[in-house]
Amino acid sequence: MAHAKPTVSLQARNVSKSFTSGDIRSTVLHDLTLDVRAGELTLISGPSGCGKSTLLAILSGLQRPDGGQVFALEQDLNHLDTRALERFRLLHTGFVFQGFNLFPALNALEQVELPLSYLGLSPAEARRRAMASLEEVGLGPRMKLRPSELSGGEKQRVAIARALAKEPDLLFADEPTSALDAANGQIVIDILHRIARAHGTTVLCVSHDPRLVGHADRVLAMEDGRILSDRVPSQTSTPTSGLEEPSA
Ligand SMILES: Nc1ncnc2c1ncn2[C@@H]1O[C@H](COP(=O)(O)OP(=O)(O)OP(=O)(O)O)[C@@H](O)[C@H]1O
Repeated sequence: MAHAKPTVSLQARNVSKSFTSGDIRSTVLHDLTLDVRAGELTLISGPSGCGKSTLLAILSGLQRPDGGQVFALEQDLNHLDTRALERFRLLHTGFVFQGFNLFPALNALEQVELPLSYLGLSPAEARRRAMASLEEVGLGPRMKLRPSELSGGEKQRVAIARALAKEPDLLFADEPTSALDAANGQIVIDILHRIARAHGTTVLCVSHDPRLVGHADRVLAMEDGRILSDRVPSQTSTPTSGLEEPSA
């Protein structure tokens, strides 16, 4: 079967970021250049503190880099003011975090419906989308349950359904399996993979969980704010390809 060339949906060009704590200034991202493609689950792996979450926050427009450029869906995020950036995130991005971030008083269906109201959808359309997303993550029969009645894996699936219902082009997941046991972690990563394939979504996941490596389409290994390797796990390790080259 012929495959169309994958679209590059996220680009970092010579991105750098430092933080100051007291008198100490530490560089967390060093002149980092990277392309991420649509329709793939890309995993950024690496030890704690190497800069994974900072990179995800910059690529998703949650944080601004000190230097360099980020293009998301061909928009230069540096050119968007705070309001435009918020709107960009509302329209095009979904987020999944380690801690689920669910409201204790809402059932699964209400959790997923809530953010859809900010998109201006009618209540009927919001309900339709929320139900479809919950079905897609296998929670159709449990959509009336509250977080206290759901397992950790199910809570994370609600969080994924909430992100998915927005139909985002870009889905960012920060340590989505860290709080889960092996079986539930596996289910979550399979769902993220399926979303990338089925919807053509760009799924960018950061994790130091080595169990995820074999399930990603592509694995970028990070250390000390740099990307050390870029490989496709099902194939033999390939050298970094053009990662550190400046933009054309
Ligand atoms: N807002 C901030 N202010 C000061 N330092 C920060 C800030 N955010 C991150 N850092 C520092 O930047 C470094 C990288 O943090 P980051 O969270 O990106 O790493 P990580 O690879 O995601 O780690 P983990 O796997 O533990 O989540 C750490 O040393 C962290 O303490």
